[in-house]
Amino acid sequence: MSLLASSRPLTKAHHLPTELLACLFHSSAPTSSFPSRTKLAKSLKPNSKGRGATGRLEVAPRETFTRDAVPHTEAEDAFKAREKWMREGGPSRKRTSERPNSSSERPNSSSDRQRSNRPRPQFATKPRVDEEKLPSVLKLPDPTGTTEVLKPSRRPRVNNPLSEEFELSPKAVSTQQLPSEFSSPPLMESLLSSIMDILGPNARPTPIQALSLKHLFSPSQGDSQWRQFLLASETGSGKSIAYLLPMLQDLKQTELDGTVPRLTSKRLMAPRALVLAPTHELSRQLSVFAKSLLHNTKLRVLCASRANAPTQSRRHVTASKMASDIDSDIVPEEGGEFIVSSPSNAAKPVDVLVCTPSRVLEMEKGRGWDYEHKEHPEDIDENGRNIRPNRKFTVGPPEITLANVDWVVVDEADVLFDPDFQESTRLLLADIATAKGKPVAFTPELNLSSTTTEPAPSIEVPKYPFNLILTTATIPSSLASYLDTYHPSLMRLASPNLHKLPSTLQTEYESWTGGRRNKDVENRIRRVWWEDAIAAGRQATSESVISDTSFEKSKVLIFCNKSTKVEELGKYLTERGIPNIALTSTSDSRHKGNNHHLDGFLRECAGGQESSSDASAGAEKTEQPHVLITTSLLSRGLDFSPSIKHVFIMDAPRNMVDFLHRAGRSGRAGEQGKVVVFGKSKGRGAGKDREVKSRVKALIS
Ligand SMILES: Nc1ncnc2c1ncn2[C@@H]1O[C@H](COP(=O)(O)OP(=O)(O)OP(=O)(O)O)[C@@H](O)[C@H]1O
Repeated sequence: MSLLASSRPLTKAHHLPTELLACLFHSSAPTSSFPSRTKLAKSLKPNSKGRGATGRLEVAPRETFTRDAVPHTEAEDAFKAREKWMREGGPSRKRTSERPNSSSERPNSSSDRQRSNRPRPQFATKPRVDEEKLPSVLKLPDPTGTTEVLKPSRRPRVNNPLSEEFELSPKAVSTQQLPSEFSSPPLMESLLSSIMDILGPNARPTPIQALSLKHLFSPSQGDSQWRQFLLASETGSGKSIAYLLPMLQDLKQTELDGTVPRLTSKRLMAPRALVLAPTHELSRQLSVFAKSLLHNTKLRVLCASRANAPTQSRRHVTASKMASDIDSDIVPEEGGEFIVSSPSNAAKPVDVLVCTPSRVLEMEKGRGWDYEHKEHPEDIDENGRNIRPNRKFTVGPPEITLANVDWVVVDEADVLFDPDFQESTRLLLADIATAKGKPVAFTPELNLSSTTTEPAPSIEVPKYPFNLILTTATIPSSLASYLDTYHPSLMRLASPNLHKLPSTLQTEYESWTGGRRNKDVENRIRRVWWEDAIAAGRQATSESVISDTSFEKSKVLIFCNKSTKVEELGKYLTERGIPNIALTSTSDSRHKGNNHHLDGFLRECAGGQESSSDASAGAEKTEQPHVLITTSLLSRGLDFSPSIKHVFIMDAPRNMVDFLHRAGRSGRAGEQGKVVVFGKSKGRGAGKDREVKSRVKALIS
């Protein structure tokens, strides 16, 4: 079945963009014929037999971040001092950390003894010290489980998807051909100065950014003016800049050349670029970041999130108010509900619209366009009969036209092309093509089961009339199949560390002490703060580490698998005097259309827009909670503040894709970080946790 893009209502989970990740990770088995969505792809090499594949794969060499302008904070000093202290086993004992700290960890088998010439693994970060002899200030306030610093496994069990194509040793890939500075090829002065403001004067492009500078700025060479790229690199490697720079530069250049398409309707917004993200939190952060890049370049960025329920009637929001909000780069509290109230009010041009795919569909087709096709429990009686079969729903007026869209970015492409959600993403892409007068074939149900052999003859590869950029940090085999089949001309740009944890992230395995898991997590938090206190030269006891505000406490991000667990742990920690934010997909605080609920945890953008909260304006500054507990909901794309140096994974991750994204909220952009994976080392269930441990080791670079 193939049909042209139309306003056909979707049949699957298109209606829950804000819950998308929660559904993705907490729902039951996939319903479509895609290959596994959680197994990482084995190869990134284009495999589009018989489909005239022109796509290529290019891998960047390894490089490191340069961040001269990043302010040197006390917390960083404290972190380094703490690490040193732990490495050396505390001031009173040097080098004790190399010793195993329990009999169960000592080499005792004959094979262990044979390996004795090899370098000893560094087992313990908790030093083996005689607690009694230590001055009280250095005593751990509470017992914690055994901590093991994980090292990379010798025989990795995660395939590097790039190894089939490239030898990835640093020597094997030439650094010569890639730009090593943001000024080559020439960036617009205004964009360059923003980059320097944000990253510092000596910042160098990351591998994925160098690839973007090389390929995304060069003019297209084929028949088509439109191109497609995949940007694939590990978490925190700067993909946002890699796609924003070429897109913003092109939008501005088109404007300067006087070739901006005319608005087709005075009433409707007509964005020239769409940035699609899976959650409203990520949309909001991306739009704030894009705006910070545009401080010196006049382009308008708007975030529109469906989760932003208007706090007042939309009729009261006049077009001039909305326009002035757009002009002043302030996203209104109505949460980007930019609906022009009367045809006489001309819509101001918006250059970049950032939101979830289903929100764009709603703005394009009108609010309620898919309403009739949802189940309405209030219409069903106790016998399962629909008591209001003729119920009519009014579809709202369209708010935007897609006719001017020249760029589409699909951020977190593995989520937005996930089997459950790809339909709405593809429908939107097809709608843009239709709006631009170049309709493409749209097949609601995809069957990719035959991708390993010759393609099914019925598959028509869509030729989208706009530039398309897909970004991702993980490529599950489902995405690899989809790309092979539907994007044979996709240029694949990848960093060599793809599917690995950031190299600055230390991975630890913490064994549960017994049955009191919440208590173990509490003790580990206290230990983190106790180490902070020691590093800051303070006396610290179990209780004082919580109440003492004289030193900077690290922030801790905790991931659980279930919302109920998040709430339970949040309640427990509150009772124990540790203020925290427990955030699930259904939390009340989430649906406000802003990121204020994450203030203090999300990275501050230039100008501090992200952290300026209406509530806090003028009010006395209160200390933010230092612990955020959540599910995988917040594991995608969000750029957390560098002061989040600790990520705790409380429940065994369901799969390694999930783990990579959760762990990757720390250790970003070359910053130090630590991910602590909790698990059992003995007793029932220990086998499963050992398996998790060995899988985690395979991801360490
Ligand atoms: N060249 C650079 N040098 C130093 N820092 C950089 C550079 N490029 C980006 N950064 C910083 O790195 C951080 C992470 O960037 P970004 O959020 O774009 O990563 P990402 O690859 O999209 O991560 P994820 O896969 O988790 O979404 C940001 O704070 C950004 O400011």
